[in-house]
Amino acid sequence: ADISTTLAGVKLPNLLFNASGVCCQTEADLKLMVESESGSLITKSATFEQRDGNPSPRYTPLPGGIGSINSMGLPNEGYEYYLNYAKNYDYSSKKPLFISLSGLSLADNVKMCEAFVAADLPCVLEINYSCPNVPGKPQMGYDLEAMEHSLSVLAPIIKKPFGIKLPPYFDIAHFDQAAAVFNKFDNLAFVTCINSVGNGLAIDFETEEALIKPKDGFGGLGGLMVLNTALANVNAFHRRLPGKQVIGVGGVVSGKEAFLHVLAGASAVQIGTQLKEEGPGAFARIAKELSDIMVAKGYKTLEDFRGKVKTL
Ligand SMILES: CC(C)(C)CCc1c(C(=O)O)[nH]c(=O)[nH]c1=O
Repeated sequence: ADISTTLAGVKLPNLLFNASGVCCQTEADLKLMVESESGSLITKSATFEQRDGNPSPRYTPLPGGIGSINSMGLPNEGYEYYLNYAKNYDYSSKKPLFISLSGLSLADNVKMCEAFVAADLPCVLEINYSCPNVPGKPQMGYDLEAMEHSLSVLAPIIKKPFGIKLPPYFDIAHFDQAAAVFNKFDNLAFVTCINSVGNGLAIDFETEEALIKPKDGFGGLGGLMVLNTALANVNAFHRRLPGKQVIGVGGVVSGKEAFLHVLAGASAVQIGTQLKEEGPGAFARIAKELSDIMVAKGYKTLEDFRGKVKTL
């Protein structure tokens, strides 16, 4: 079956790629993504300066394949590294390149966006709004006024279609309020739902210790356990953002969850925890599983069922 898709006007040979943060910090990581069966790739969220990130252990899978917890602390090579990578990328490769930016301030996001716009490259920007706001305030994704202000500055600078990475929302009023903001920006072409479910806590029963070191063990939750929250966020924004697209991420461990994300409304699907645990071979496996599911159900393309979840 045909699992290709178009995102922000760019053709992806298949709908699967990595979630920003996984298998994408260094050129060696990105080379594995280019060589994999993914349809695209996205870089680790970049800050203006290089960052080491938090002390380890800062990521761990959770027992029983239910998911993962991480508090990486935005380790990345600094935005110029990814700008250079984007300048040298082979855009004839048919595998489009996405760039994630996560400035620690609006000023940093402005400088990074201006640099990418000046370079005039075919790559697509995804601004990470799970990035921190001023200390003491909630993350940008949960501060609608700050997010609207940020978008009102960045959207005109970027000019081309771009996307934003969003934390999960859990209240219908928040879906409504967030969508009202996003619908104000014509070149905001897609939203990527969801980032990890914030500030979970994993504790080892035997040792009675937190599993990760940073933040007293508090970290973002990913993997199968967040699938249903991810599907809700994908569908809520699919319903509320006419003319825009949604990238689905959260809980994709097989073709089945990828199918459900598309049914919920996703135009593309990112994989995080499963990619971290299985490696880039996950893309070929999940692509085949999804294609087989589509054949079994009589669907030829993703458009045949995208967003067509049935309500009772
Ligand atoms: C959580 C932040 C460090 C503010 C942003 C980077 C990030 C991280 C990270 O680098 O810790 N982990 C996630 O699961 N999602 C993210 O967006």
